[in-house]
Amino acid sequence: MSTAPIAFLKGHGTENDFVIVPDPDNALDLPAALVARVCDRRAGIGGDGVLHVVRSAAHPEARHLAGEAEWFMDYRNADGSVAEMCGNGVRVFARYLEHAGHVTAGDIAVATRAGVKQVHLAKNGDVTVSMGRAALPEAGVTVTVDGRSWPARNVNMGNPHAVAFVDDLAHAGTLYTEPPYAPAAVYPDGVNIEFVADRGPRHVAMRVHERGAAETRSCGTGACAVAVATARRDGVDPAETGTPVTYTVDVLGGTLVITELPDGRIEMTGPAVIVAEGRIDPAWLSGTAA
Ligand SMILES: N[C@@H](CCC[C@H](N)C(=O)O)C(=O)O
Repeated sequence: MSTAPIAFLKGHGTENDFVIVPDPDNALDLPAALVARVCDRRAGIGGDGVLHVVRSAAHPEARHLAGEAEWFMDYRNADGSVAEMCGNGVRVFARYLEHAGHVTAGDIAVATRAGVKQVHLAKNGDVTVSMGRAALPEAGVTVTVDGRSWPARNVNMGNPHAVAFVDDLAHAGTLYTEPPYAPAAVYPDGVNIEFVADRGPRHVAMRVHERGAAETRSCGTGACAVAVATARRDGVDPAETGTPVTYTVDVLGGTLVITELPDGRIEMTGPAVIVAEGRIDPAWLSGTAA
């Protein structure tokens, strides 16, 4: 483990918060245990995950994308596990690139494990990301909390989601631990679980238990999965009508606006903020701090 100080920033998108670690040349060793310590809200900096900022050309998982996107979002969950994609993360990642002077406001391509995402930094502070298309595998699961069970729609946004419609978001319980679901084999790599309640026409609210992070105050890929699952539940499919459909998704930390286009591509818009920057104490990093 490195004992040199590590520069970091803190940012969030609708209160899905991240520790941003700039490392253009991919020189840092970031084992899962260190990521988990950094994300610890009491003994570390605290965050739902780490945005490791690396030039695509310098990362073995992104080298092949370097011609399309200069920067790679190496996303880690709070428990140190690797995730394919983070919708709020990629918006905060783009905000960081602007903050650091690597890009100017406008359109930016960001490489992720789920492919290259196009991000637009608007002058009003909103950040829109083109998330690609949702996959809707047939196989779903049943999710159970405190004796209540719901069928959950399987939606893949580059990462896996199970979307359950509930009458009351309180029925999701504390979400301190992952709600049991069955059959487990539907999600061999784990899953993010969203609970959704109606708020009005094309307007829902959700809570989420994130794989690798427990309950978070927002999940961008989750909000997209929820918008698509809700549209299909409502009998709406832009591919059939030729008309884009927009859902407003309230999360605990704010609101995200999700539009599905007739070609299936999904766009998500919301805020993305840089909050602070600093350096991680080398003594803490080396484990010698009291
Ligand atoms: N909060 C993110 C999703 C982060 C990854 C997720 N926990 C997973 O393991 O798939 C988002 O905004 O999409």
